[in-house]
Amino acid sequence: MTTTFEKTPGWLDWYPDPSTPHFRLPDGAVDAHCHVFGPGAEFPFAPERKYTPCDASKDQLFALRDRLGFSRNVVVQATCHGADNSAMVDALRASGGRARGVATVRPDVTDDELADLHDAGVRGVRFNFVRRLVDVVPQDALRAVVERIAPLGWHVVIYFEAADLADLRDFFLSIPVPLVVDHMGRPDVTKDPTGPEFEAFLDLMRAKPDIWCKVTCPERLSVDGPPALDGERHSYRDVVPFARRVVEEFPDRVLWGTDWPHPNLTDHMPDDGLLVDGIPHIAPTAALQQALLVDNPAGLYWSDTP
Ligand SMILES: O=C(O)/C=C(\CC(=O)C(=O)O)C(=O)O
Repeated sequence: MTTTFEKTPGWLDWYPDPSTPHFRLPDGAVDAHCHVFGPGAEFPFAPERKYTPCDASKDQLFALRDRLGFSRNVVVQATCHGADNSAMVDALRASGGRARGVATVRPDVTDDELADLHDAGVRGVRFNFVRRLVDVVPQDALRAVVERIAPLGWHVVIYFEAADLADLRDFFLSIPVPLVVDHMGRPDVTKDPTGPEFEAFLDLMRAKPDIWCKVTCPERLSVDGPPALDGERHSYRDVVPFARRVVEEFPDRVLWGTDWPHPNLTDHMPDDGLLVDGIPHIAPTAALQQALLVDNPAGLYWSDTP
């Protein structure tokens, strides 16, 4: 059966012809946050989804990887596929070991299903707390998932907004496996990067030595740009001080990714090549870049391979 889906009104498709970055990525660089969507006719979107994206296939993701100069990807399950990880797993299996994944699983996932996910390259699960993306999942159910994945050596990726951190902090600190925070906990970048709100996020990282942070998604967080378009190689300047604080205090616990195909942007779609050109503004030295782009993601996702 061929299934077709109608995109959410106003949906912005990914940027079709990204520039070749001027910044040369170090050998072995990992795009540690990206997604695949469908294609919907092959991997239908989940009935409980809150948005319907354009298709963004594994082949298109791998073409972007090569265009930008990355070696590997971490493919993160997006909410539009719910807990059906087939599109993501298909991408991992097709990658020849060059992609690892983060899945969404329910507490009733079987041991065989977990073993299959691990075999495909999954190394973590994602808990999404962003209200526009998911219905609330009870913390007991999330704890039950953690018990199931802990023996596999997996971690938990958490996605939340800064305003919700105070309520979620104790729960996060009680999770007995490593955590990876998406998009710096989505700070309000109109506030002071040295002020109490972002300090609360840094305090979370200080409180648990195995919390990692993706210094990603400036295009989602920025208020006054300028956007990564039209040759702009120093884009989203209002986000840079936040990312730099994290990179400088926790150089061994940061990851970077494109967030391709950039779901749910409403203002503009960035040129991914220009996003890569933003990296030296948040990680200015070769040593910081090597940690951010190569050593940190390799340790978290490929520690079992030479
Ligand atoms: O790409 C992201 O990380 C961010 C998303 C989408 C998302 O997380 C999901 O659908 O699972 C967002 O803020 O809409």
